[in-house]
Amino acid sequence: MRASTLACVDPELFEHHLASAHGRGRAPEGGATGVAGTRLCGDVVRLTLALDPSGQRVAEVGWEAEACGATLAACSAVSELVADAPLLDVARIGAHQVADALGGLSAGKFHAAELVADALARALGTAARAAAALPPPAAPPPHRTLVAMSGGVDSAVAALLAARESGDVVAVTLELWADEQNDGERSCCSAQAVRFARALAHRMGLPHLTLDLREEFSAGVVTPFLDDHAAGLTPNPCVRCNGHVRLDAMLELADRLGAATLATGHYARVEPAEPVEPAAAPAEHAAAPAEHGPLLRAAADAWKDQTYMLAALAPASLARLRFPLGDLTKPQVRALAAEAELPVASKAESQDLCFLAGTSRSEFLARHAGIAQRPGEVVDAAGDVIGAHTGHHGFTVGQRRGLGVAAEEPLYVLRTDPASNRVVAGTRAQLATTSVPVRGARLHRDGARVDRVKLRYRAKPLPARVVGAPAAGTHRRLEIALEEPVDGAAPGQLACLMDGDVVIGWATIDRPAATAPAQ
Ligand SMILES: Nc1ncnc2c1ncn2[C@@H]1O[C@H](COP(=O)(O)OP(=O)(O)OP(=O)(O)O)[C@@H](O)[C@H]1O
Repeated sequence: MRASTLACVDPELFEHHLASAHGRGRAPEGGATGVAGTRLCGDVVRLTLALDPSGQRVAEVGWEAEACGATLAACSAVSELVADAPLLDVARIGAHQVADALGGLSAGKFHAAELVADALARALGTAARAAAALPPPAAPPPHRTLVAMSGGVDSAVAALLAARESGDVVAVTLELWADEQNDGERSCCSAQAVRFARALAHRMGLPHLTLDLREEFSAGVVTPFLDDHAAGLTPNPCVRCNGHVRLDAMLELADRLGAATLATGHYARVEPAEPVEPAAAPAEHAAAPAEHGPLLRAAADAWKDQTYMLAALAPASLARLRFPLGDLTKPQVRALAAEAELPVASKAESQDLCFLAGTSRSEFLARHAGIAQRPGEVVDAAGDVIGAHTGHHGFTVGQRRGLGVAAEEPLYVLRTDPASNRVVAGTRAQLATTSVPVRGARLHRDGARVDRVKLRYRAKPLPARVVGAPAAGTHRRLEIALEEPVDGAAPGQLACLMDGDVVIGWATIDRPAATAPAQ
């Protein structure tokens, strides 16, 4: 017996694939390539797959590999398996199906099936994404829902509920970030996380697609995050990610698959669109009219509510979104997962920004933007030096810890000045304000309706109004007047503008005019 056959359960089938190498050396023209493995780990697979002109079926497949016999045989088996298969059948193929196609693989060689399944999933996701430019299916399935699955308990239960409701669910996971320094196990957007989500979707009986959005995420989320830190602002990367990266790509894919709706595991609700109001006279300074459509409403579980993170979504996107968890509490979600015997029922919550997993913010800034320690002065409101710090980018307005200045009263960060690398500190009374300037405001309804504002993700909404009661539309600058003073508002953060528990607009907190650095 040859050494390679020890890896398999069906030596004959294994030998057949090893010898025939079905699809080897072919790279279908216009196809999408998925790569898995690295030379460093010994095995690299490049699998290329082309869809037919409808974008619904595999037309051709080919591969190249520098790998062990088990991996070469698995590539051949997969080539045979997916040739001429419908897109969503291929989306049901994971490592177990690859191993089955070879008649089984020993535990020691199962990695071959995982590697080839990874390459296949990458190729399939890229092909499906490219096909998003094609017209949607002529006869779209009536109740299809695309579900955004991160591999956590929330999106797994969202998929479960969507499947119970529509019976026709396709799962998608986004690969957003790869950083060798990261702890891939703890991140919801690494290659490991994608593989975990795929296995979970398959276990739930759902076809699964992977979209590689690493470039878009880097340009649209990580770069602005780094730039904002360098500019002394406190960014909201999750708002950007939800608003501009994740959902746009997933809605395009939903179109391609003929899915009318996209469900996610966010805790939020949708308030149906009101009847269209008669066109009002355009507001002074309003650059564009408001978009009509549904609005976001706070989730039933106030502690889990994620409307702040979703506030920048356009009403047109919201019209296609479903939040199956919006009326549930987290314990109810976990109970549903346990009842359905989902292996993620007690999986821990994701804690920090997904791309930081296992890395501190300061290490990340140093590694990716060269924003290293830069000693500077801590000054009081009068400009007198009262201490020292290691870089303004490590501070945010309202921060108390880490100032390292001994004083009679606790001191807080009042503002930071990136130009002079100074951090201005003062007492809580000096920090308190009832006026918050905002820029880039987008009001979906008249500003007079705003009666509450949320200034941080985990903060309570505060009674407030928008000065001048501006009309619906976009506004370069506005001022929010709070009923009670707040302990500072951090420039760069989102201000979520609410009418009761409905989000009717959003804006970015600005620096007070007198403290804005010269442009
Ligand atoms: N990488 C991803 N791919 C696809 N969908 C994602 C991804 N990351 C997040 N989502 C979607 O966005 C929702 C909210 O994401 P968030 O990062 O807040 O995760 P979460 O609250 O930890 O949820 P989960 O328990 O599902 O991981 C998820 O429930 C999921 O529907």
